[in-house]
Amino acid sequence: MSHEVPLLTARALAKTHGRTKALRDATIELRAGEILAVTGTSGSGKSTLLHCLAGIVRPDEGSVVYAGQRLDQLPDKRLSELRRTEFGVVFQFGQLIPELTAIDNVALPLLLAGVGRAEAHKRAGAWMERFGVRGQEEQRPGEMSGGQAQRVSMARALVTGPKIVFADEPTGALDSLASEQVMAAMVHTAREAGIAVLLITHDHQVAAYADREVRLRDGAIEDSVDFEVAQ
Ligand SMILES: Nc1ncnc2c1ncn2[C@@H]1O[C@H](COP(=O)(O)OP(=O)(O)OP(=O)(O)O)[C@@H](O)[C@H]1O
Repeated sequence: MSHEVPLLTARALAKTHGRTKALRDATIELRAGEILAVTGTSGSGKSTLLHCLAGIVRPDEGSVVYAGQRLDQLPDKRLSELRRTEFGVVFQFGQLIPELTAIDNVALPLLLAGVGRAEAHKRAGAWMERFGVRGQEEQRPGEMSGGQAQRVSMARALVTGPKIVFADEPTGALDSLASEQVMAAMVHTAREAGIAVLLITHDHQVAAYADREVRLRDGAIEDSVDFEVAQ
């Protein structure tokens, strides 16, 4: 499959936290529908890069262009609207709302967007099915395994039909079997839906699920590898 169209392009990003230069001159491109892994040692700037690309923080220098718009220059209101509609985010610990059932967690972004409850639950149920957690609808996050909770988080990230999912160490808290199952579900579903995934990981087995890997070192892109094997 070819993924030639750039969807998100960041050039020469720099970001300093206090006295730490988390990013310096980081240039990266995410193509439509591609699964891109960003790897690097702890502290190399992976999360900071994801936050800049997803419009969660603004870089000090450089540009982030998504679908022809400068994200780094968008007013806050436009930026949060765009994040809500175009981007999905998954973190290491799913960050599900503990008081809500799984189906309510998944349906929440739709409810917040004004979709009626019955329709929101119908769509949420379909995404739970795709992630293999149908049957867990009424469980609360504390009653699920880590792998199930991450699948629910992914269903929640995809329920609004984003163009890009940003996943920051989505399997970081899972054992290797659960990690493989969650990655396989994520990659399969993203490919089927044509969604691009920017996947942060320090685990090379997890990175191997991607089409391409870029390595960060001291806040800059060190290396880029294209995986030839189609998955
Ligand atoms: N909010 C912050 N305040 C101060 N320093 C920060 C902040 N966020 C990140 N840093 C520092 O910036 C550098 C890059 O951090 P970042 O979290 O982006 O790296 P990472 O590659 O994601 O690391 P890890 O794999 O450990 O999560 C580190 O030295 C970190 O300590």
